[in-house]
Amino acid sequence: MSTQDFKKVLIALDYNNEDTALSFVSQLSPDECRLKVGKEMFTYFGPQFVKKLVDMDFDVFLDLKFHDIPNTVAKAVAAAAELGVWMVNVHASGGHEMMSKAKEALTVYGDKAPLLIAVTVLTSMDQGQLLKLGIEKTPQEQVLYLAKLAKESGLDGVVCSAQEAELLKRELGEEFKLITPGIRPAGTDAGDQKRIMTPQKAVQAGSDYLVIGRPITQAKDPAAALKAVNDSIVAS
Ligand SMILES: O=c1ccn([C@@H]2O[C@H](COP(=O)(O)O)[C@@H](O)[C@H]2O)c(=O)[nH]1
Repeated sequence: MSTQDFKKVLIALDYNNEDTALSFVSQLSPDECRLKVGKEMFTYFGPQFVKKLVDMDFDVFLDLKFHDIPNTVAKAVAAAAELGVWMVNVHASGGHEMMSKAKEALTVYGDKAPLLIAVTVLTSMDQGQLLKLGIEKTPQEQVLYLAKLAKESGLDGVVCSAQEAELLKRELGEEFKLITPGIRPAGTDAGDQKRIMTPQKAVQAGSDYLVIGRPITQAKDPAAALKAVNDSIVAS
């Protein structure tokens, strides 16, 4: 069993209390998972919180989903690189120029540059919600469209649901990374997620990294919930 199998799990640290988050993190090893900091914790606790996790040797995915004019996004991803994060993301719908300028801004960091990933269609969205935005494609078609744009713009991969993983691996190749939230172990609550899949099926479909929040962080025993997910992945 390789530690890389375990490091497929990115735990979404969505807490409103830093001590609660750090107490959970203190039960984890950087060999068994990576950590994701999103808008809630970053807005409460800022770059200092991210730095604490980086200094504890965790690979940190800074999930701030930048979406702005190219110059602003390029500077924001460079600021993320300064924090020493492992991965950072932008919205693919920001367009080719925004994504390619962001990638270019990271070249000065050489092999220390974080992976740059584009969000395609949020996993909380289904066909009905896309229609309300005036998008007539299916979620699969829209994800593929935006993922091709992200690849053409030089990005390292995309955030999509595991339901699109097989298609994207076939169309865009093995090297293009697929980061999949909307992961739900059997019997857990989907909550606001619409395009979901179990950890084991997601890995079989081609997901490189599984983003998991509430099924682990809200479990009675979060460390045991992570272990169960890791065991199910290794068994797949
Ligand atoms: O399309 C997306 C992009 C990001 N997310 C983030 O992932 C986690 C999922 O948490 P759960 O509790 O497992 O639902 C959360 O931080 C989202 O902001 C996403 O769900 N979908």
